[in-house]
Amino acid sequence: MGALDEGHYQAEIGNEVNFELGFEGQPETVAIEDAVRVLLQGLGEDVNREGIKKTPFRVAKALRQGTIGYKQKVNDIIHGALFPEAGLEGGSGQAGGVGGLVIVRDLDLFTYCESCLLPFQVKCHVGYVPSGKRVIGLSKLSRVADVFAKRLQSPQRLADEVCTALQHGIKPTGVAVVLQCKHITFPNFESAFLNSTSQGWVRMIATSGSGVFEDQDADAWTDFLSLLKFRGINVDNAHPRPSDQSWCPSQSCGRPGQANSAMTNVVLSILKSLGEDPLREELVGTPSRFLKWFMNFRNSNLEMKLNGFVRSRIDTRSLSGQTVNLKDGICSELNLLFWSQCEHHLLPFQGVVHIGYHSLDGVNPVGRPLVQSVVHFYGFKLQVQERLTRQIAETVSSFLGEDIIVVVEANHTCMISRGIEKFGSNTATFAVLGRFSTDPAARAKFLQSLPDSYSAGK
Ligand SMILES: Nc1nc2c(ncn2[C@@H]2O[C@H](COP(=O)(O)OP(=O)(O)OP(=O)(O)O)[C@@H](O)[C@H]2O)c(=O)[nH]1
Ligand SMILES: [Zn+2]
Repeated sequence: MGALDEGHYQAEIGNEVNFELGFEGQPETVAIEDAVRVLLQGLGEDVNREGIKKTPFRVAKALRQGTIGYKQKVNDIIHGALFPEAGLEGGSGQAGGVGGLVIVRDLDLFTYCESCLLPFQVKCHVGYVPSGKRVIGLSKLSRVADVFAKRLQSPQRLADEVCTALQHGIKPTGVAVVLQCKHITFPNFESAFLNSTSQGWVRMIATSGSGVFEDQDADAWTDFLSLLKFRGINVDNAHPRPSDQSWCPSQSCGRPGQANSAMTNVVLSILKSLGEDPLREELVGTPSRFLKWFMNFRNSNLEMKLNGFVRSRIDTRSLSGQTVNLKDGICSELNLLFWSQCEHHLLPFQGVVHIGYHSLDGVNPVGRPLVQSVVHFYGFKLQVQERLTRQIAETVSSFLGEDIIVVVEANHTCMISRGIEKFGSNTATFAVLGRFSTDPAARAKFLQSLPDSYSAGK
């Protein structure tokens, strides 16, 4: 640190900021900002609250960046990036030799789900067999995939659009696309209480092929899938061609979210501002599905939400994780699941909470379900992770005693799907009260007991 003066950091940060200013003040951005204010008010939020004052602009910018593909043309990318490469047999045949398959693996993409407007994560693998001694710059395969990822999508539609665009642009012997997709699960507030074992992700593999890959049993597919498999990419479920029907968890999530019609209208207006046709068949139910998710994060008080919880019939066997007696008077509740919504970008962050407390008899005096309900209560709000951590610590201290340690581990979609795009990153926050703030050995004992990986994050 010492070698770099303050001016150095300011210069670096300044450059970053300038890069982002493009969308400000544009009519589409302003329209989305207005819409987001209506949505925030629908949650019972004060739109002038410090933490969310800038949220309308951040959300508008994120949505417009995330759907910039509507304004991009594949021809502009491919044009000028094709170059001749002779094959074997004295220059004839496919570039690279007989078969000539070229694959780019593990392209990380993020796309907005056309069914619910939450981003989903994609590992994209693209291959093609060149013909006419024509090959394409490798980076262009990724750029073309990104044009279609930066639109509202379903996995199959995305795979088909990338495949068709590359087939038309390169005119090769064939194109194959495999997408491994991962979508956050979609609990509503009540179902999360009732079943806390829901996994963090829904997964799906989508494939698309043209030319020699059109037939899914063709040898070309065998070669392609083998080249994925031997690098540890598991595509066993890639055949037969899957359907998108039940992929998005919003399709099967029960109860509507009690949004008002003004909220539905502004979500429709957002779709239009992004350049979509809200009457497109796949988008017709999207506003209500999005609001089903969104209304989980209504600002309500603890008693209201906890009453709902206490009245529900909870199957305690379904509560994941465990209560552990760590001895020396320390107990822990590990892997309490939570879902939350980042108040800066209105994007999900989810993960697990671990709580340590003092208990001479090694027993949780109120039971794990109540602790889980507190975690859900503070999760289902517009949040930042630090506040979530502190609020959980303060609240559980009223019934688990004054010695409390809380660790929250989460994946922030806003860090992954947009902006800095740190795929695979995750965040841990930490709060301590009472003895845990003064006793490093007690903290260490608890921290050493944490599971190696958290179930919701994998
Ligand atoms: N401390 C904290 N920051 C968060 C949390 N969730 C999101 N953020 C951050 O909130 C910040 C908002 O920064 P801004 O500069 O106003 O918005 P932005 O231009 O969209 O930021 P980038 O994400 O850097 O593109 C970002 O740095 C986010 O990573 C959280 O739970 N805790
Ligand atoms: Zn979805």
